[in-house]
Amino acid sequence: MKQMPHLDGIPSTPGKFKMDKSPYRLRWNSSPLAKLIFWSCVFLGVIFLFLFRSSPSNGMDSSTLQFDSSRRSLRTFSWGGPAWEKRVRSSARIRVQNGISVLVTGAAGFVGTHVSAALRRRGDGVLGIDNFNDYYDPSLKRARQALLERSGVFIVEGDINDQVLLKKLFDVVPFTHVMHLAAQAGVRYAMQNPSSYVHSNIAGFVNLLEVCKSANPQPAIVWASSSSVYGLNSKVPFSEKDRTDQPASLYAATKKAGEEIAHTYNHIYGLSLTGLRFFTVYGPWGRPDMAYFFFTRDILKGKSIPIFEAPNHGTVARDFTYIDDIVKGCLGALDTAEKSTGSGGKKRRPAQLRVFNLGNTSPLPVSDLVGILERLLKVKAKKMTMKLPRNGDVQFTHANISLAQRELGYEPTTDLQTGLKKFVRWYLNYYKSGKRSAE
Ligand SMILES: O=C(O)[C@H]1O[C@H](OP(=O)(O)OP(=O)(O)OC[C@H]2O[C@@H](n3ccc(=O)[nH]c3=O)[C@H](O)[C@@H]2O)[C@H](O)[C@@H](O)[C@H]1O
Repeated sequence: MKQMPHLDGIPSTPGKFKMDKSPYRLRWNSSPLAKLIFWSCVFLGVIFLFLFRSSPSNGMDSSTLQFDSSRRSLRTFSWGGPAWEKRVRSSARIRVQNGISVLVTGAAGFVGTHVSAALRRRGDGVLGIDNFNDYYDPSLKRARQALLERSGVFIVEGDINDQVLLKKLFDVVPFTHVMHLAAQAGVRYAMQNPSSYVHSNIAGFVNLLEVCKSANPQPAIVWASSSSVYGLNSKVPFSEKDRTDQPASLYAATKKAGEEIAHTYNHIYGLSLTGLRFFTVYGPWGRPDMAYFFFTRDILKGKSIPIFEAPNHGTVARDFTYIDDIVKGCLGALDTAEKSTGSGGKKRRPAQLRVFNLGNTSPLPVSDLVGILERLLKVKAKKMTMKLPRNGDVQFTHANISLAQRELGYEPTTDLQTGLKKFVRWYLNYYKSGKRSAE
């Protein structure tokens, strides 16, 4: 066999590289110019690599790169190709008469998973999209994804800021509805990472609406707003007619901005838009950043839990709402959503624009939440009373749900004791093997 001597000198692993034997060593040491050229090449190479990897997708590419400001990391998503399109079509296929075909954003999230599963159970077509970011333990999102996959729901990995991907999804499937649940959640985290709220809740929402307005047919959109838009209001219960111009957190401000943005897209392009103001949603497969979840974890670990108290020993209370009730509200909103009225990016006539409170109408103090958890877990909590932080928390929330009752047939039926019992049962089962740990 012909020898290839020029290859022999190339080390097979870096560990075998012997600098002393390098024929370049002498010249390297002796010439500062060579040094300069070498490092310039390395530098240019790094720049070239970065630009090459960041070049925008041309619409035909099967992968896109996103800069996720919330995570400060580069994330690569792969999509496209005949097999991928087949999965997308199959997941979004309607299986019943008069069914709907729904794109669910944030499908690996808490509410997204439950809504996707419920739609699928009814025989509706469901396709999910989620960027699987690491705001909280991504393995929980992966477990939710696995759950949905078992029932035939495919979650596309991608970001709602990726216009090329969203357009592609609408090219492949003529979605009748979008259930928009992808968001940066959490009221306190907004002080740590404000740009992630702008990125997901404002830029991402606008990007989605841009794609929806140009889609043919335009879908009807139902999306998650928040009880936090009531901000510092003191009149209870909160009604949709009340002012929402004094948000207490950037999270609340971005959700309020979303409501105004919805108005604009409805007004200009005839998109049918329904905003749902969720009130502290809890339940199985929930979010580990929420109090009921990490209180459970910390009580079991014997760690102390901070319980917030308003000035003058004032009670802090929430209108805790169980996930199954929220899901019913979401389906009610989808089922009563009228069609969008635009086409070719133009409004033909006025379209539906709605906003509803989805709460439980029976607020309870956080101390009651802790008491119920103690009884269910059979462990006494180490409580630490702390002043209500001034970084976004409000003292109480309380929903007036009469509008949702009338228009959506929304009727919450789960009290906090019953709902937490179901959550604790799930939690103990999910983390029981010791293989998983709640971070
Ligand atoms: O309805 C909403 O729109 C929002 O609901 C949720 O926010 P919140 O109602 O603030 O829920 P959550 O953090 O579970 O705190 C619950 C209670 O525990 C108190 N709380 C909290 C933390 C703590 O360490 N101690 C404490 O007493 C705290 O003061 C509060 O009274 C969602 O996270 C948010 O994304 C958004 O959807």
